[in-house]
This record gives sequence, structure tokens and C-alpha cells, in this order.
Amino acid sequence: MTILDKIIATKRQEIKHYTTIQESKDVFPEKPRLTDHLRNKNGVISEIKRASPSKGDIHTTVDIVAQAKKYEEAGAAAISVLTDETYFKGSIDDLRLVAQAVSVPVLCKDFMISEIQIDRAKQAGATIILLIVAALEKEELEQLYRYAKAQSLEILVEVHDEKEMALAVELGAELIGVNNRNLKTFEVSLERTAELAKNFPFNSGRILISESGLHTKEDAQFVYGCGASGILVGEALMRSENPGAWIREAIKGAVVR
Ligand SMILES: O=C(O)c1ccccc1NCC(=O)[C@H](O)[C@H](O)COP(=O)(O)O
Repeated sequence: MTILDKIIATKRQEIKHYTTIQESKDVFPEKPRLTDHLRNKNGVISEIKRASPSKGDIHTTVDIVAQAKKYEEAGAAAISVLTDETYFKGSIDDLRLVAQAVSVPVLCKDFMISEIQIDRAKQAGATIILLIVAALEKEELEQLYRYAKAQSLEILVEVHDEKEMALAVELGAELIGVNNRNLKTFEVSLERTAELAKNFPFNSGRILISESGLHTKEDAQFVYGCGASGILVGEALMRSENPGAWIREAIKGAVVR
């Protein structure tokens, strides 16, 4: 059983207890679309990540609102919030607090297998959701993609290999994320982005995002050089004493499209 299988099995149990709020009084600042940002310039999707299966605790006591504001002030293209409780020590309330505090797009980073999770993400202020091809049957992927689109959410479709990439393209995904982390071994290689970028359909308006394992501005430059318009960075920002400087360095010299 891979870690992804384990996370999904836990998620199936957890969602049985999920409920949605019928009438939310939460107010969220208006947010632009990540797709529009990344069509014009490279960007950093900056993540709130307290802990992870591969690294254990990363920064559990973080003030998530202060951290999110640092990301926004530094020019983050979007903020990703890990909402999984069991494996990442996040929560849907983390997402809500961040979405109330910032005016950049907010990604609900979770393991989506059901429409109720998409409803909860939207109610907590997310403007983007993640769909992981490896976690879903083709029909489930199509159904959740259609459902999220109908809610006017942006959808980041995550892939690990050529086969999954073909499915993401067939689905019509505009934002396609290549995860550099092997979810079986936890091994990280930016070469995965380089490999999958070779046949990426850039000319059909798709946007490539490189996810995981980016630690330095050289890492960022490497994947931007492969054609990625965006990078998704968690651990490096959560461990950094100056995440704002990290983001500014990463976007310095980024390509204006
Ligand atoms: O981070 C993990 O250990 C992990 C394990 C299993 C499934 C997903 C996992 N991470 C989720 C992510 O996609 C990352 O948080 C994100 O890409 C940022 O990665 P990093 O910059 O390496 O923290």
C-alpha cells in the first residue's frame, strides 16, 4: 500500500462525517484568477504546510495568517493551504482564516475524492482545488472536474507521469501540476518536470506548474527554464526565516510572457 493509498483510505472514512454549512456568513476578499496571473508571468504558489508524511513536523506552531500575509506581500501568485488533518496537521479552518486574510487566489490542498470536499473548500474561501490523477478513477476525475468547474473554481490537476498527463490533457485541464515527489518512495527529482515538459502541450494554452522539492532559487530557475509557469513550494518556505525574500528571489528574473 502506498502512502497515497493510505491517505485516500483515511479520507474515505473522514468524509462520512463531513457536513457543509447551508448559509455561511464568512466574508472573503475578491480574488483574481491564478490562470490569468500565470499566463502573464511566472509565479510562486506558496504553501502553508505544518507537517507531512515524508518530513514529519515542519512548523506546527506557525501563525498561518501572518505567514500567508508574508507570502502575499512578497508577490506570491497564490497561497496553497494543506487542509488534511491526519497526515499534514492542517484544517479547513486554516483555509478559511487564510482566505479571509488575503486577496490572492487560495488553493485548497487536499485529497479530493468527493463533491462534499469541494463544497467545503468553496465555503471556506478556496478559489482553486487540487485533483490528483493518481488518486482517482477516470470517471471520478471527470465528475469532480466538471463539478468544480460548475462552481467557478479553478482546478489544478496533478500528474506524475506521461499517462496521467495524457488524462489531464484529455480532461481539458488548463493548470497541470507535475509532482516531483514520488509518492511511493518519497524520492524527489526535478528531472520529472524536465521529462514531462518535453511533450507538454504549451501551444494549446495549458499552464505547467512544478510541484514539490524546490528549495533554492536555482531550483526555481531550473523548472522555469523547462517551461513551468509556476512552482508550488511548501517546506522551503515553512522552514525559511524569511519566506518573503525566498519568494522575491524565486520570481526575480522570472520570464514575463
Ligand atoms: O509532502 C509530502 O510528504 C506528501 C506526501 C504524500 C502526498 C503528498 C505530499 N505532499 C503534498 C504536496 O503536494 C506538497 O506539499 C507540495 O507539493 C509542496 O512540496 P514541498 O515544497 O516539497 O514541501
